[in-house]
Amino acid sequence: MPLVAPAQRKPYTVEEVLKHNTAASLWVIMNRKVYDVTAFHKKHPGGAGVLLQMGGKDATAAAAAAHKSILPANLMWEFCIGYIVRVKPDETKKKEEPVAKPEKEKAKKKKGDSVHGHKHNQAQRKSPPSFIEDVERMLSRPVMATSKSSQDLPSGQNSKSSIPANPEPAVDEGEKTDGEGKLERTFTTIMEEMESEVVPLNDDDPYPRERFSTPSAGIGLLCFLQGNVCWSRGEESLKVGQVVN
Ligand code: HEM
Repeated sequence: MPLVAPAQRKPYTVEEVLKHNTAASLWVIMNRKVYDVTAFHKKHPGGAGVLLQMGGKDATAAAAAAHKSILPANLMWEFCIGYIVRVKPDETKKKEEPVAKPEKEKAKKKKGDSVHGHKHNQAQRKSPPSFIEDVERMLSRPVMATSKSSQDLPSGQNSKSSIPANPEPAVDEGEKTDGEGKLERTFTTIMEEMESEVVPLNDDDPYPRERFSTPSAGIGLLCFLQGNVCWSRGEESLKVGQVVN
């Protein structure tokens, strides 16, 4: 059983996490998610010490370098209690976003306001797959109604050009659906949307934005590999930067 159900995961700032750096309350950050390893650290196969050492800090690179099997990654979600935000959304913002805007768009659609005259399937909007909700929480903005994905573009066209730097919860331009009427959203399309969201955790973030700049390689996965930041696409892995301390 997970300690905290995905829907109950909370936003934390780096400063808040930093306070949990003892055996009595031990949290670590990995890939912008917050893990409570208080109960686990004494049972950690890699030793309690490594987790205590990383207490309250970003252990993304250390964990990626240490873990050679997929077992840790499969266990980690059990300890995930939240995700990193730079600034905690205040109460007013919480009420208005991210629900308010898409609701307005939905209302428009009901009146037949769609830009391309596509009829939108309301049922899809009401029950997005839970992993999309996870991504939305992580990004603190809706991703359900962003601009077209590369799958909608003619081949050869760079998908990045269709993604604004700070995409607004946009007017839906008629997503593709599969035969069963479900949204065709794949890991790839979500990675595309997240690509523009790779930002430093805070002002003295050790991994400045330019080090993450995506080569024209297109879709891939940003990962840490032996001290290097790599842009991985299937078999290929391109070094795009270095982890600095
Ligand atoms: C919730 C967080 C974590 C979980 C669930 C976890 C889980 C595990 C597991 C299951 C192993 C055994 C791996 C295997 O048998 O293949 C392991 C090994 C290890 N872990 Fe973690 N780990 C976590 C966080 C970390 C972090 C943050 C670090 C680094 C600071 C770390 C460093 C290590 C090391 C050094 C080993 C030993 C690797 C070896 O002997 O080859 N772990 N961890």
